Amino acid sequence: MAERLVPVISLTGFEQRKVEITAELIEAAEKVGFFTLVDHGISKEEIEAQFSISKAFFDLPAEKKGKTPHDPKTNNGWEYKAQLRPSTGTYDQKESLWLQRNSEWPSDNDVPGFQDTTREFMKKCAEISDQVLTCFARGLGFDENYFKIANDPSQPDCLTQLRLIHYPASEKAVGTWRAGSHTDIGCLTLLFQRDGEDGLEICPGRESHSSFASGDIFTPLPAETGPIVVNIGDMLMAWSDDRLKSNFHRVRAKDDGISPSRYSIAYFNQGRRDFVLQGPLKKYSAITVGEYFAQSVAKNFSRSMTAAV
Ligand SMILES: O=C(O)CCC(=O)C(=O)O
Ligand SMILES: [Fe+2]
Repeated sequence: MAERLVPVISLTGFEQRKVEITAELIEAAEKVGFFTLVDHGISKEEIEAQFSISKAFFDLPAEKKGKTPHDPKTNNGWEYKAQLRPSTGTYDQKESLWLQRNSEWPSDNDVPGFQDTTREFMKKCAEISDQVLTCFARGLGFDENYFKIANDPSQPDCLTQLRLIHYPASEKAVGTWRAGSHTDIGCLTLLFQRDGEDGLEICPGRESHSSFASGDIFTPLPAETGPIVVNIGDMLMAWSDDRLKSNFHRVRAKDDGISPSRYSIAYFNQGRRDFVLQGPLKKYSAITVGEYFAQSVAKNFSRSMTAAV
């Protein structure tokens, strides 16, 4: 079961417990690639408030959501069932809003409190990410601030994004995917879910940051408000010489009966465009974050639609 597979790691007393937390995080990242953070400093009420803001946005009519349309060049803005997954050859059954610190945001007139609440939420996500990234840097033998600097969201070339996601309720979802199987391209993803809105499934076991073969055993990870599900992305897998695992995951609705709507929120640490990444063992050539991204996107979308992921 996923609860046994995915370690639960507490960040309580972080400064005093850094050595112990580093050991737990590295073990989880090497063995599973997914872990759940508790005592992380964002209260359940703050998480619920951010979900309320997200729901208020998705409840708006399309004309209002479309005031910040998705721009394929920047990958920011609102998209509706527009994400084609190479692994399934179909469009994910969801809508989402991608935000970057300096991208166009929905107006507070349309969603009261959107900007302040969401900016504060992103700030807290960055603080938690910094703690985890500090531990990974230590564990891999880099200076402890290395990944923190490489992912600093206050820098203008930082590609980090927050994504608010809504999977509409569905019935007998046979043959469709809420989110088709994929790995995340960036460094580190923090995922927030809500009680009772299950559907996330994970598939540990990948050997290299560029392999598509993933095995086919997916384990459901029940949704809970509070704990943060964290996974490693391909870029950090490459950056750690494949030590920290970026693994496949997907979101499914039920084949039979009704699946209630699901809301999730993902904070993607995606590095600074001009930062050069290379692992301590130099297993792969040095490459900038921007180039890594461009290559990953091109590789994913050049795959055959029938690829067996
Ligand atoms: O909604 C979820 O739980 C997963 C979302 C996800 O994996 C992604 O957007 O990369
Ligand atoms: Fe993902």
